[in-house]
Amino acid sequence: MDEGMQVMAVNCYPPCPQPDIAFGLPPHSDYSCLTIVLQSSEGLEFLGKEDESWRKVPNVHVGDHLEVLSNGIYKSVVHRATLNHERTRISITSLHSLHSLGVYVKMETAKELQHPKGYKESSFMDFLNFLSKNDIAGGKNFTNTLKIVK
Ligand SMILES: O=C(O)CCC(=O)C(=O)O
Ligand SMILES: [Fe+2]
Repeated sequence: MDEGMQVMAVNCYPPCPQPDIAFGLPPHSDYSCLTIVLQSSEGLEFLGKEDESWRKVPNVHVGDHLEVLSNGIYKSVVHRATLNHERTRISITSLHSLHSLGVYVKMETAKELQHPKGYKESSFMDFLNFLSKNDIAGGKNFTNTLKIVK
């Protein structure tokens, strides 16, 4: 990967009196190839594809870039951060992505020759525009906007 980008996010979630009706972070997928999360206590959960239930997340998960680069073979993981009423939770997230300014999805691989391209090209600016116009907490997903409908 040439000129990759790494973004670190540190999140601090104070105890919440009603963790059942609030989120630390609402369901979303990450603008990354791979994300690594270090957490001080449990709270990170991912949405299982088979039965749509929420499960504890392993510390590494796939982001939007890898879904597009693999032409949908690897799916980006929808995840959320839950809260608890006892203690402050801290997470340190390391998002490993393609470089920030250029077009990130250009698939000229053998895979593309075998399978028609399933996603449009896009850039970090496209992602920022998407963020400014859409409600992520309401379930909007950037990768879905890149899918080529056949
Ligand atoms: O705080 C967490 O457990 C999740 C953080 C996260 O999903 C993110 O920063 O994108
Ligand atoms: Fe995330």
